[in-house]
Amino acid sequence: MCVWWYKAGMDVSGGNHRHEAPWKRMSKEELDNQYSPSRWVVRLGAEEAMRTYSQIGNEVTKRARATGRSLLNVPYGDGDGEKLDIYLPEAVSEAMPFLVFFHGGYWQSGSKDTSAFMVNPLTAQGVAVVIVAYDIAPKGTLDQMVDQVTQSIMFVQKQYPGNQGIYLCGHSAGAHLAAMMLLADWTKHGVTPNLKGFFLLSGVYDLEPIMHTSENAPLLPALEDAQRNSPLWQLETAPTQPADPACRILVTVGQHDSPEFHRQSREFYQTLCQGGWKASFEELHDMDHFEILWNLTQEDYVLTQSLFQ
Ligand SMILES: N[C@@H](CC(=O)c1ccccc1NC=O)C(=O)O
Repeated sequence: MCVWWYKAGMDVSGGNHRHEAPWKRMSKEELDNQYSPSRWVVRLGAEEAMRTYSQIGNEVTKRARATGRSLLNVPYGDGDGEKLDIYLPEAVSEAMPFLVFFHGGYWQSGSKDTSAFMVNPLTAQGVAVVIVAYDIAPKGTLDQMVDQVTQSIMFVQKQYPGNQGIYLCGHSAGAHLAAMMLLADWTKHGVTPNLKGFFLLSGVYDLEPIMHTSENAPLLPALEDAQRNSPLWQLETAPTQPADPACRILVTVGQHDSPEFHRQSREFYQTLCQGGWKASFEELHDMDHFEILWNLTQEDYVLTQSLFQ
């Protein structure tokens, strides 16, 4: 199975503009605004957008569980919250590709039980989809969440050693957690997952500005915590190499996402290219932060079609 990357990487000659750090000139109110994705939704009010997000998440998860074969609440670790759901395609084989999804919610909300967005369209294409639960704050710290995500991927590799590739997908805060896996030292864990691709949807890759927003500050008590958990900062300071040179990374952002979300995605994409990763960047036309996921519930959406071909 090959993955079709429908757009070649954009020009990276502009380099990285991180030193300008536009967020440093923003007031607290402006930062709060930039990092509140629901305020940038164009077709719904902020509250209605969040209600719709829960409602669609609930419906699609119920539908996914009622439609095909699934293994629910499979433990990938000893902790209560360390569970994942596996949704299988009709033709189960040793060599299925796996898409492992990490939900968003600013590391403080969201659940695997309302996040089976892309399950039905992908299982219909022969892809097994895994939706991972992790301990959101205040129960979990960012370091713990990153560790849990690492464990969940190792679990999939150990359970399905003949897999045809593990593709990580994350939305928003979940894209951050997926991107942190670019920094993982798998040799330390004794299992190297067969990572073939990353689909990063409207993510946050530099956590430093988040420290200065009211909603998210408690997550990051110190600059050190923000930097340790910032894939953008880490890759700029100590570039890593892909274990598999064929591993591809798709960085996407919605056209209606805030300027800070656009900046984060673009800078992350540029840093990946400079580090030798095979990355692509896509601004999704007329999409807001949440519609990206809603569209992935549709088989005929161009992004759904293009992930696995
Ligand atoms: N309070 C946030 C909620 C939010 O950011 C969010 C909600 C659901 C899924 C992803 C989200 N953002 C990043 O993880 C907002 O204003 O949009």
